[in-house]
Amino acid sequence: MIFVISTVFCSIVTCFLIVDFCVRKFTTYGLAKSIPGPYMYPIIGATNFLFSSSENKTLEIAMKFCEAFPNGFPYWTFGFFIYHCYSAESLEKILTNPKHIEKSLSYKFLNSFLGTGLLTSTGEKWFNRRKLLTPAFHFSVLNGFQGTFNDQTSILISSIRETELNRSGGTHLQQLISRFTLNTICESAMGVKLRRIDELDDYRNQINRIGKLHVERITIPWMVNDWVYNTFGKGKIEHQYVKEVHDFTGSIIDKKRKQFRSDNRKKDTSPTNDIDSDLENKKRFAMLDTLLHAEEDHRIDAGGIQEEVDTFVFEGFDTTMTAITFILFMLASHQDVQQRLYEEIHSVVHKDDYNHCKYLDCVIKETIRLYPPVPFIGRVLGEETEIDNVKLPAKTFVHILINVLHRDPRYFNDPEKFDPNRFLDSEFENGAKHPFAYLPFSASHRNCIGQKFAMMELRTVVSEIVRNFVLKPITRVDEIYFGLKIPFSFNLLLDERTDNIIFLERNEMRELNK
Ligand code: HEM
Repeated sequence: MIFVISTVFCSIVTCFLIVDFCVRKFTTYGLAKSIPGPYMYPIIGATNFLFSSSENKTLEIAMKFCEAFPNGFPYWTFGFFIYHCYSAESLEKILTNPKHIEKSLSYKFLNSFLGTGLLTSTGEKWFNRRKLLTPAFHFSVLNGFQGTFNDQTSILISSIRETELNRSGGTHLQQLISRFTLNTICESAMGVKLRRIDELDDYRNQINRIGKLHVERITIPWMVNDWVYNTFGKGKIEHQYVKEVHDFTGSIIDKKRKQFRSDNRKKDTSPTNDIDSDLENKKRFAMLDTLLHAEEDHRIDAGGIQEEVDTFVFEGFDTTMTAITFILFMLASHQDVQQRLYEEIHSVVHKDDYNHCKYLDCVIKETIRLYPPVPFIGRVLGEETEIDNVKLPAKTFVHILINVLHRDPRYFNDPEKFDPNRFLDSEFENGAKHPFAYLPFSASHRNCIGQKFAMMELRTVVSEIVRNFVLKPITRVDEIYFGLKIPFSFNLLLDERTDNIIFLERNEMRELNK
């Protein structure tokens, strides 16, 4: 009996040692172990995240590692090696190198929804799409969107007036703001005219459901595999949601294509049948118009158009929603900043002039420093690269923690303080002590193509809300809850402004000037 037990025991130990040897020799486990970071066991790796009791604990643990390892730390589990980095020097190295433009594994989960559009593609496909889509964000096209921002903001202001003013216990506004941002991006991207704030609620709910499934999937390592996800996970449910979302955008694209072709047939006699002449003829040129022009020249096909429209909506909806809600929360929590902003807006005579308000820009930039709507991005290293004195081989996944970078005392004085003035006083335009220490829209080759669009939208809606309402705090800053699966939530109180400034429309101004 003793012989049998000791043989079984010895076999188990031998098996374990062989597996351990193989893991160390043939996987990145050895590399992960050699870099300062969390303790990693063979096979399962760093258990801290895997067995953390709740999802907010997971974030807490990550933050503790960031404090303990000031430049970056490795994470290894079941053969996956990810290096987390947040020093401006390393990020400059990664982001400016055209060899590191491929996105990391976590973006793969988006493929069922976005295909390989601008956000998720790489190599030549990405390069060609970026070239094709850049004109859709030309300043003359962006100026055309100002009308959409104004119209959708007016609808939002009316809705706030109808349901949100002086609510006992306050309001969190998130639902209204997300309706506003979705309508705005859909009108701009697809050219659909939306007159009611709740018009796209079904579409919005499906996108939110897909987003929740992605977050869930990211936190479970064995769900990375598509077969496992589709067989044992929620893959089938996700496919159903994605199908409904694609049917919706697909039907709009088809309608617009028919309209575009019939308009083109009518114009065929004209020699200037191109984007520039279309821009002159149309007051509002949707991003989809750029894509339909490219389809005519065979530079993109129907599948590609669908990918890019879905990408714009996905990137342009949640990011701006997060930014707006946090800006309003910061203004409610900092009455002095709100008052100074109101005074600046007072000095403006027309809504389009919001784009020249310096302090407004500082408030927006400071909010997305503290609460970046895209808190992390990921890359695959295209070649061996030395980062934080560690040689990382090609194909290493790198996660760039923008939220940690933005609160680093090496780059920002008093980083936890909400201080819009830092952008007025700083040596660099980005308010930091290093050009790569402030990256809300990322930087270099794969920076955000919609950055200017987003800033114009944010300026318009924030100014209009501050012009119409007084924002008062209810939730305290230290009470905001961050979770991976549960969205942030906070309340503020909205009061009608009694000293509201009335803007004149351009034609009214012309009448007065006569
Ligand atoms: C406050 C709002 C926004 C923030 C903070 C933001 C942030 C970012 C960041 C950090 C990236 C880099 C992602 C990565 O490297 O994986 C990015 C990429 C991108 N963004 Fe934005 N974004 C915003 C709004 C928008 C809007 C409104 C649009 C569309 C109209 C848009 C379209 C895109 C696209 C298509 C990419 C991929 C670009 C490429 O890889 O070439 N974004 N954005």
